Amino acid sequence: MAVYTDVSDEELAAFVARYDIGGLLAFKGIAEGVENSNFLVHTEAGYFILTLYEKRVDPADLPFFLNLMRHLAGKGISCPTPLVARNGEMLGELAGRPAAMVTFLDGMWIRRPRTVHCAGLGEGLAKFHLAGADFAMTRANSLSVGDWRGLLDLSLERADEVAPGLGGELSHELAHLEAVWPSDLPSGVIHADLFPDNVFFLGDTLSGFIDFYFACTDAFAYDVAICLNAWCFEADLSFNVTKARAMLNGYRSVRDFTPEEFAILPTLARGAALRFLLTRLHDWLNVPEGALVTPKDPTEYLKKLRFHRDARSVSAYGLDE
Ligand SMILES: Nc1ncnc2c1ncn2[C@@H]1O[C@H](COP(=O)(O)OP(=O)(O)O)[C@@H](O)[C@H]1O
Ligand SMILES: N[C@@H](CCOP(=O)(O)O)C(=O)O
Repeated sequence: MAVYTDVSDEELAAFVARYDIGGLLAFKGIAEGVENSNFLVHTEAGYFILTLYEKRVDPADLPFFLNLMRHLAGKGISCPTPLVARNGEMLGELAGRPAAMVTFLDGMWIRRPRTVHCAGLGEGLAKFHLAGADFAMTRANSLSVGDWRGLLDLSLERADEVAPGLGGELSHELAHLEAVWPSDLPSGVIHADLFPDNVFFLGDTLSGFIDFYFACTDAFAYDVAICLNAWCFEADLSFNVTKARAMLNGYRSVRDFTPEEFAILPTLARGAALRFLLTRLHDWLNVPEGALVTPKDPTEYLKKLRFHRDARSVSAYGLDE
């Protein structure tokens, strides 16, 4: 579910009246998503998405996310564009929450991505990275290597409830990654959560990106490493090297990797797996009472992490060294 906050008809009509989008015709909550409350809003001007930002989003970060979407859309990247209200603001308040209205993006997310989708994703991601190059704002990644220890500490005592020996394995893994994590790779705006549910396709063609609420300034290759994790493993958690090769070659057709990015890819993929493992582990051990949220399985990312740990070079991902 992803409607944490109820909105009355009257409140919503008053919110919609702040924009030049005609009167409110209908609205309904959207069940998908986990972070924020989302509503599909139908007005005389068409369909829009209303998002109420819930507690995991820092309101101070919202100008970065909203301006980024406007910047990327202006550069031809297909993504939701925040509407500007008559008072000149993109951000408002509704039902006690910061709230914004964005344009509706056509397309569907692909439940079982195939090689063609991975290739399209790689190409689209590289275009995204290039389009962000002259975006003036920055936001440090709040879930990067320096944040993982604090996150692990929150779960360490109970980690072995999830898998025997998990606490020890993660401590060992983190110490290694802290020692070798690079700080000088080509960087800029990255999406940082480009899982299949955040990428829309029309048929087999990528139609756009959504959910920019982890976007930040970090290494481009780390964004690619997140996608290797999220897109290139099969349901049985075997790694599909054909999909990885297609994704990486799609990316390189637009922006090539530097030799340093190439060499460090297994480490970045290992770190990306640990990052999602840690947030999932925390959420798994701390499901709020009565919550309708289904926590995501952390052990999926343990298996992925072990794959990357055994990868010696980019050849594990289908490319020549
Ligand atoms: N701009 C948009 N256009 C169309 N559908 C959207 C848009 N934004 C969100 N959605 C719908 O809302 C769902 C949840 O959005 P998402 O941003 O992933 O939420 P969360 O941040 O809570 O994970 C998406 O899966 C999609 O169905
Ligand atoms: N992609 C993350 C969870 C964040 O969920 P989203 O719906 O906001 O993309 C994970 O799979 O752990």
